[in-house]
Amino acid sequence: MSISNLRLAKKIVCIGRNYVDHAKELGNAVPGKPILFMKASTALISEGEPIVTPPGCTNLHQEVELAVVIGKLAKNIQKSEAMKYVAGYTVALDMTARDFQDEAKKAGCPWFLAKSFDASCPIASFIPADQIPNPHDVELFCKINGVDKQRARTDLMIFDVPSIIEFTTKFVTLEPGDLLLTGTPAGVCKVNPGDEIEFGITDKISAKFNVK
Ligand SMILES: CC(=O)CC(=O)C(=O)O
Ligand SMILES: [Mg+2]
Repeated sequence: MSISNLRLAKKIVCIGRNYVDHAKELGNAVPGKPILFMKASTALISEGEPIVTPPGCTNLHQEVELAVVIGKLAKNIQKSEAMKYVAGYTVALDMTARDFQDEAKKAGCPWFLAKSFDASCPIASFIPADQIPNPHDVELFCKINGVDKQRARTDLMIFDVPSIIEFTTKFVTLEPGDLLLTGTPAGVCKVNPGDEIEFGITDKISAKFNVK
């Protein structure tokens, strides 16, 4: 498979609450170990396709995240070896039906519908690993209708990329092309039909999507 064709990802593994300010803005505890969930590959969309509000959702949020693209089969990988399994990066939105998530949290149920609905993972294009020598030294941004909503450096992550790979691959084999979304910084907010969301990694990459 071609690693640079991000639409061929089999799995999208996501980390939740990986930035202290984001955990706090939603009133969540700061986690002691990575919180993992998944999106289906049918969540992926590329520029030109709309973000579609799922039926019944009244509080759709954007979450800009650095995404790691896995380059080779990874199982039980130690932190010290982890970066050898990274083919590159992109930037993604973890679109979240926050009302569905709040309901699921109250009921102690999984976040599946809140996180994995169709078009819930808009992605930009592939950046080879050598163009981002240190993934913890870039700035993520997200603007809605031209107004800055999220802007943060990735050194604020609680769990860095090698720690995430080590933790994840204890439980789940990562395959070439799989995407690891590394969590969102503060600034998530409600988006509405007709909004334009522009997001990216400052001076590296950006993408624009419209909400339907
Ligand atoms: C509260 C969340 O939705 C967790 C999440 O996805 C994150 O990026 O943090
Ligand atoms: Mg997220």
